Amino acid sequence: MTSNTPKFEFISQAKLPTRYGDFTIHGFIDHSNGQEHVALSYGNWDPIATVPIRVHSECLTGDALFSTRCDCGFQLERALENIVEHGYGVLLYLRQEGRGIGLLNKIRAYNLQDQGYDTVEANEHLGFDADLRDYAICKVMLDTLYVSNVEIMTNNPQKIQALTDLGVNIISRRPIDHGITEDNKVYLRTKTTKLGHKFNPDSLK
Ligand SMILES: Nc1nc2c(ncn2[C@@H]2O[C@H](COP(=O)(O)OP(=O)(O)OP(=O)(O)O)[C@@H](O)[C@H]2O)c(=O)[nH]1
Repeated sequence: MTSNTPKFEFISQAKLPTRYGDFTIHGFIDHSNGQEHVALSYGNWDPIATVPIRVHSECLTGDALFSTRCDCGFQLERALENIVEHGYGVLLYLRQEGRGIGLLNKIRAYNLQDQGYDTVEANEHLGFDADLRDYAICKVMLDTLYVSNVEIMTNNPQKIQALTDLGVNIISRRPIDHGITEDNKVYLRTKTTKLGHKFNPDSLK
């Protein structure tokens, strides 16, 4: 990386037909760490329109391996459904697995959770903060896709704050409390009490 190389760079795009609809996949790189991220766009919009977006952090276990320990896979599916139903929208899929600690550390954290730690205590026991994610590339991705105003699908106020601090114009929030299972209720309760996530308490009883 030379001093002239931008930190974040758009690399290429291609059609991506999915079970939910025909998306386009846009590939980006973070030159500071070599990390590769993608955006999926659906439909067309006016640059001043409010575009529904989901900013989703990688969860191999939930997104690809059908885990019910978390709500990630359910949210990913619901976000794609919502976007297609709306007629246009964007999914930013960030490769920051395990809230930024990586896959193997997430498995270590799961091992601790199997022994009774909660999701925050497990991270801390391993020497990490509860949430190490960095959303900086999102602004570049949205600018590249001509998205200036967003309706964000999330339950996480910290994500909203981080994106706002980056200059993303968040017009509204759409809750995405989908995928509550007996296997993930304790995890989601901890996210509510310790990480500030917004869930209807009745849904987590
Ligand atoms: N360290 C750790 N990471 C986890 C655990 N369970 C899920 N994750 C990760 O948590 C992240 C969840 O990301 P998101 O679904 O984008 O966001 P969120 O912070 O839950 O907020 P929402 O937008 O409301 O879904 C993913 O990177 C998962 O891999 C866990 O027990 N420990």
